[in-house]
Amino acid sequence: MRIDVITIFPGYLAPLREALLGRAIGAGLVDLAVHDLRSWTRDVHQAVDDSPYGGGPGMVMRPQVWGEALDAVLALDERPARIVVPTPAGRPFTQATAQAWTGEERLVFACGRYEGIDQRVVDDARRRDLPVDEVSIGDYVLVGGEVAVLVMVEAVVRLLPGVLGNPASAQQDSFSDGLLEGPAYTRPEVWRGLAVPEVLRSGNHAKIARWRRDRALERTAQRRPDLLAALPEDALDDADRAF
Ligand SMILES: Nc1c(O)cccc1[N+](=O)[O-]
Repeated sequence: MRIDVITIFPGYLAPLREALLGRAIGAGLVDLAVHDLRSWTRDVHQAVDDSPYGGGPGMVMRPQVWGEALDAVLALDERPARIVVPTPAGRPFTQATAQAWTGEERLVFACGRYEGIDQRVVDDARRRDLPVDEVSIGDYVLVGGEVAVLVMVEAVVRLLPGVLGNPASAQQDSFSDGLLEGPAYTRPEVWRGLAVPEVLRSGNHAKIARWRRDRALERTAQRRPDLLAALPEDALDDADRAF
């Protein structure tokens, strides 16, 4: 998978070359290229924004600069690309989104700042039949899309074949089965008077699996009843329903 990120703060994306993601790049599983949007400005001030039509606070990012940047970056590689625009006004980015994007040959992230990118940039891409997703990582206000790109790239790349040491762990993650993960424990057996639940030390794999499933159901019901309600009809078996 090739990942391109267009931003006015390239340094913000430096963490993408650390740890797991850095190893994926080193192993050739991911190609990452970060581009400074200001490279496509033509004025001495390298202006990337302007006042909003209709008035209002803040500035809007200019379509000319973004249009030239996206055209140039897309032309760098012939692989088909999905353009991703992080925005608080986007559809929710979920584990299902991350899973779906693992099938993409290329992702091009457009990081907006200020009050966002002139809408015509997305409209122009869509009318050219370029796949464009406007997505949100959460209902809170960030200063720009760069942090959201860090989140989304990690969520996607960790799912790519060969990235995680143990592929099974991606299957047991929270959300992979629609539920939150339950509590986890490691040594010592007792810590500050708190003992590891006995079932986890029993060696009885069936009982352990049932206990873990019950804790996941319990935690999901308490913290995210919306996830429980969204489960497909056949996702819960009789033992789950008895819980
Ligand atoms: N929430 C937010 C924002 O305020 C600015 C850019 C991107 C996002 N987001 O992806 O959630």
